[in-house]
Amino acid sequence: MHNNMLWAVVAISFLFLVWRIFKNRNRRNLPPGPRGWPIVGNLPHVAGEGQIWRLLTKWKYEYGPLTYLNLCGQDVIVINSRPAALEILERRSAMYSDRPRFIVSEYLGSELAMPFTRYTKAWQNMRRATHEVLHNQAAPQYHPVQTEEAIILVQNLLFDHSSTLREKLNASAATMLSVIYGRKSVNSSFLPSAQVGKPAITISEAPDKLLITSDILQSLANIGHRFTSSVYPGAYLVDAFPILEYLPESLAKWKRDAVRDRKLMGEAFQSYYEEALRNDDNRGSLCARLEDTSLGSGLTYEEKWWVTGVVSVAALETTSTTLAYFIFAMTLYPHVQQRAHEELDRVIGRTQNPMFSDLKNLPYIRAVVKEILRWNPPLPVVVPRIALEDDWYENYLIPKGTAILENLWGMNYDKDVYGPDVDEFRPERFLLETEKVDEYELKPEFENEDGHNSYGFGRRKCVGKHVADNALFIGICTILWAMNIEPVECNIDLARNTLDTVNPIPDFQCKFTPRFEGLDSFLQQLRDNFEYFKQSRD
Ligand code: HEM
Repeated sequence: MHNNMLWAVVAISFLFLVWRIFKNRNRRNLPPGPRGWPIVGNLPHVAGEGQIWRLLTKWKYEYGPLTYLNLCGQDVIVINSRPAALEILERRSAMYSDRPRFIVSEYLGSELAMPFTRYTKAWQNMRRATHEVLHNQAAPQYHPVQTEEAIILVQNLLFDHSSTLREKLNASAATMLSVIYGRKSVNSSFLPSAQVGKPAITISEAPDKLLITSDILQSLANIGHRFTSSVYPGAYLVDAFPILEYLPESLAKWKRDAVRDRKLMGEAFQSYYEEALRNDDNRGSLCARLEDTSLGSGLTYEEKWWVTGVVSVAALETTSTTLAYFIFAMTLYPHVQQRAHEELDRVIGRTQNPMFSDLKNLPYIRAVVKEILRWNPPLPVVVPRIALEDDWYENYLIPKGTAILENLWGMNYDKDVYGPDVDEFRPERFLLETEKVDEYELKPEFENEDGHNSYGFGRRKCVGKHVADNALFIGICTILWAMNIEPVECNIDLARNTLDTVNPIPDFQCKFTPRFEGLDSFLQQLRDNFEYFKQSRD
């Protein structure tokens, strides 16, 4: 019985392929791209290719702003340049805000997981609710908690030897969790202190079975990877041959795993949400606001716990990966660290800690934040969009149904924009030359512009970007103010293989030493008086 079904599926898959290939004939004016194989097209080029963004960027220099790929008959167009992304994804966003159907991701629950959701009413409601608490004007309300978290991070980096660097960075990036779930929930019940010392699971070690543990941070990171690796080009045969979806679960391991993992994720998100509602006496958390106010109107109960869970996932690893790359950059570029130290000594001194009100006076640090997001974006490529209509860009056809892949890495490494030294970490590219030695000025065009492409484009652009920028600014500033960072082990393979859309953190070791006497007691004093931040210069 199973054999007959298998043969039927193979036969239908073949017919489906022939139809797709036939459909592709006679279509001229597609953008250029590498020549594909018969039937499977460019699938062999990309399947199993770790860090696909490096390959896409190599192609960018051969084919230009758009590269055409054919993955088993599925049209894919890679956007490699910022002007093309602005024109297609921003100016024509109504046509390019939907995501293609990824079958495994759908079984995992993508219709509830905001970054992966189709362009539906449910997505609109989720976007509205999250925008409301994360937009530009809303973001400063988190300054106090972000400043406190930066102090805690610095204290942990310098004086806590019981946990790994990754655990410390994750714990710090969890600031958003206290906003989403409320500080009491985050501190008292399911959060990390109890887990300190437990080794982090890296991508390569990630278990087959999605692991949800009592450590919420680790669980959220695992959930993130489960989704991001499910949409990696070529990850699952069923996405190339959709007919395979109809195989019964007994013949389709991917389906059994996805159904099981969706249930695990849903249960975890629901328990975090309900725990937060029980613990949040002040009703200030996002969970409480979704329950108590009009913010949650339009969202079902299930959508509320998924949106809070998924925004936590989206916030966590992106921010901690960026901080890890920042520390890594400091080990490689000591002169950048030295310039940053000089700026901090001049503007802040050593008797007070950095605050958000110092931002305007710290152009060099602001340039470091921009450069770190340019140099190693946590998401070098993002979940694709889909073209809802036939369209044209310059003289190229973008056929309806094409998957559009944003190569953010390729845009950040554009030599025409950033100069020939794109591989170098050089904050000065965002700064003006000034008369005064050691004093810097941000180029005016970057006062309000990111200067990189790492938050994406159009209606699906990162909804947490303002909060992320703030967390990175105060985190980076406080780390640099407090410590020297030196390399210990620097034998690094930056192009390490990964079949994931998240940029893997290099395996490096470094040493942190305090920059001035008495720092430990100063930090402790600040911690003891955290109330201070609430009435501070912010
Ligand atoms: C360094 C930090 C971060 C980076 C580089 C980053 C980058 C991105 C990118 C590239 C996308 C996809 C955009 C697209 O499809 O064009 C995205 C989506 C998203 N991000 Fe972020 N992100 C960061 C931090 C955060 C934070 C802190 C939050 C929440 C507080 C967040 C929440 C989200 C959500 C919910 C989406 C899905 C948006 C949608 O589909 O409508 N991100 N982010």
